[in-house]
Amino acid sequence: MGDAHRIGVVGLGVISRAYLDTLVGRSAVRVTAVADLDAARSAAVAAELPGVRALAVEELLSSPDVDTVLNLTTPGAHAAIALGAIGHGKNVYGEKPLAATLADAHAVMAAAARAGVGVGCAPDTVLGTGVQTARAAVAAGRIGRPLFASAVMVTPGHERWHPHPDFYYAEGGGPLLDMGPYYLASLIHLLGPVRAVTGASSRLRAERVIGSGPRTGERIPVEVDSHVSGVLEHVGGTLTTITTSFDGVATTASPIEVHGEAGTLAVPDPNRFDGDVRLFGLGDTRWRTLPPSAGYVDGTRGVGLLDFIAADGQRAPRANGELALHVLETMTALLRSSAEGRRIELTTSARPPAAVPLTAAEEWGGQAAPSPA
Ligand SMILES: NC(=O)C1=CN([C@@H]2O[C@H](COP(=O)(O)OP(=O)(O)OC[C@H]3O[C@@H](n4cnc5c(N)ncnc54)[C@H](OP(=O)(O)O)[C@@H]3O)[C@@H](O)[C@H]2O)C=CC1
Ligand SMILES: O=C1CO[C@H](CO)[C@@H](O)[C@@H]1O
Repeated sequence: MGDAHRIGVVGLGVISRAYLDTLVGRSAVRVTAVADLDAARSAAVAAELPGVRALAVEELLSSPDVDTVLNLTTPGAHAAIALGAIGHGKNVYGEKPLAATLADAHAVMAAAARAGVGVGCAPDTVLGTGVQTARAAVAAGRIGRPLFASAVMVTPGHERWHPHPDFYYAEGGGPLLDMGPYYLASLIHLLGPVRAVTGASSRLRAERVIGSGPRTGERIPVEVDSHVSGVLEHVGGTLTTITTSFDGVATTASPIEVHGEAGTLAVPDPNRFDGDVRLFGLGDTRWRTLPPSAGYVDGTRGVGLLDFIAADGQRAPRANGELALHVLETMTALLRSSAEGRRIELTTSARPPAAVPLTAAEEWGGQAAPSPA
């Protein structure tokens, strides 16, 4: 590889730390600039990182020293930052969701296509061994034709994670918009795109008490749905049930379970990069653990960005904008279905997102796929 790929980071909150830990010190990439609404925050981050400049947001978006903008702002700002970066001919890789609304997400993708730049979007846990091993097993026919699947993701006290009001999604759909992308991106990788959905949501709590941080103890009204459930119909006919909720007592992420004609696969924690996969096949008397693929287990956030840079416009990155757009279409349809009380067919997905598998060499370290242990 030639010169290091230059990255400008916009949005220096909680998750930026994990990204900077992944990026700093790698030869293939170089963080050249950081920016935040809070100039003191960007100055403090830049002061810790030799060679990194603190810039105003607009300066960073137009800086000749930036090839790709890493967009770690709050969801309501995602589209504006992405459009700003694209307007200056930069690639953009951002945190989920791709945008706060489907219309904004389409605008981002259309602008990128016109400008000839790339769009990547988290979650990048789809690159972890859990999802990749399961995807390879499904593709290899280990469970036969997939029939149905399930996934649940719960977090209590959402305000503990995100005191920022932008995360309350006043229009509704909070837990789905916040956590849905993890499961949906994984499920689409495993089972293909979604053609129709049926959704339901409820708002059972009137207020919450902030559990940590500077606003601890403050009572705030709930402005989001407490939980959102739904049934997804994948193009191949597989049905998936999902639930996302802010109303659990414990933070839990259920396994993704995929039941096929010839077996059941469980991905115990698809939101971990190093999760393993269990298989119960026809004739088996116990669960077996599949050897993990040797995929992109870097163990932390940012591997999707590294893959995006490695793809270099020559192939679709695994955490790509089309996949994120389809995830947002699916979430938007679930919320509309819930509001309108009817099944919704997705009409805007002109083509399936590119769920690009790792190559055999990446998955299995260049060897033939191993049998279950
Ligand atoms: N926290 C988590 O556990 C995870 C978060 N994510 C995702 O990462 C993204 C960021 O989340 P998180 O780090 O928690 O959020 P934070 O609220 O901690 O940080 C967001 C930062 O972006 C800044 N910001 C907001 N709008 C702009 C703008 N227009 N220009 C420049 N900076 C801006 C905020 O400034 P200010 O505070 O002044 O508004 C803040 O410093 C979200 O998309 C979220 O979904 C993903 C995985 C985990
Ligand atoms: O992405 C994230 C990680 O999970 C949290 C919930 O457990 C989310 O709130 C957060 O946005």
